[in-house]
Amino acid sequence: MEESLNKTDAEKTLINKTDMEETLNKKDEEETLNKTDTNCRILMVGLDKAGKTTILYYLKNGEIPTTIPTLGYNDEIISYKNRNFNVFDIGGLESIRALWKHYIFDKNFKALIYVIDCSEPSRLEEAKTELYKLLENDEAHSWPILVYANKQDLPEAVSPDAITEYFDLMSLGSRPWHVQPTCAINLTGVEEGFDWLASNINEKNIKMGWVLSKTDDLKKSNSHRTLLMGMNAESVYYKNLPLNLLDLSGREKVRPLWTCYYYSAKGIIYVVDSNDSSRLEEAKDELHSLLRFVELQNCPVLVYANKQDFPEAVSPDGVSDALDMMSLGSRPCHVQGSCAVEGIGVFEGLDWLVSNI
Ligand SMILES: Nc1nc2c(ncn2[C@@H]2O[C@H](COP(=O)(O)OP(=O)(O)OP(=O)(O)O)[C@@H](O)[C@H]2O)c(=O)[nH]1
Ligand SMILES: [Mg+2]
Repeated sequence: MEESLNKTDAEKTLINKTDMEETLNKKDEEETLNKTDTNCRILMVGLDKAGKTTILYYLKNGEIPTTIPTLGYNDEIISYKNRNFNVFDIGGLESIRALWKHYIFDKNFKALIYVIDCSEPSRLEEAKTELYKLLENDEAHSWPILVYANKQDLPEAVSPDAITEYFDLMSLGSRPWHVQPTCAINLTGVEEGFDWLASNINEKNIKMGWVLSKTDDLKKSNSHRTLLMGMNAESVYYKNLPLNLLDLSGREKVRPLWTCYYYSAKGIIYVVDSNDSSRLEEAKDELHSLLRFVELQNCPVLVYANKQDFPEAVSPDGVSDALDMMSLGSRPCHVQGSCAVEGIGVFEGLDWLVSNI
């Protein structure tokens, strides 16, 4: 995922274009920045059924939720002792654990919560392996780690001391870590753990502060989330419409991540390199498999037939044919020729999208 944080030329241009910057409500951002205390992203992972979602919603609402397995992630702003924390609870099922690592490369994450189901000693080895897989990434080296030794109410639960030993936490050296015994369903220990974490997170999250609170404001104001193809998230105003643009990398190994963002998307921007006709078939297959997801069924699709400045570029009509856009039936679709490095066509495309969301 680290590579995917590098924006493509087209995406850079889309975000950096002067016109677009003018549409950003800078004043609003500055005001939000001033109002924001401390915001910070925290990654919460652990094997499936460990109790992550229970903990998240207990922290958020003060009540024990009824949960189902998390197939993507839940993210919530937790206001705790006058500070805001954005906690990401990522599903722990084996099939989606590959997602965990992706968040490590997001510089806005500052800490890790690792939840362990202590009532299942037979799964401790698996939990340990997954934890160390995550920690081998340099990006996470400075993070404080809060381990929730959960389900202490169950008779077979392994003790927090045994967890410390089993997980070889002493080997983590000078990095701050803490093992907190919890029983999430009885509201025991969760807040104490969070207390520890809050006092061990470094405070340099100011930029993050406004991004988060803006996103939160956008949510409150019925914002529209638009799916772009890395993981750069920017909130922008375009023609008075707040857009939360998620720029997801197209690299093959991270494409499975796209699914995590479908649930809240209101539109799709699909960027095609028109100058690489040899990959249009692949682009078509990915687009059509994307559009099969029920969460996206009402989303209009804007295709940027990009790199039109190259003499050999396939025309927008040609791209439309190559992607078999006709087969998409009544769904609003539009193929927009663009040359993102020169800013040509980008805003025309957005115009279309905004009027179709
Ligand atoms: N007995 C007991 N049950 C718990 C505790 N914490 C969570 N549970 C239960 O464990 C089950 C799984 O909890 P979740 O919060 O959904 O687990 P999760 O870690 O989010 O699981 P995934 O989303 O699959 O990764 C639920 O039935 C919870 O009620 C606890 O401390 N004690
Ligand atoms: Mg869950």
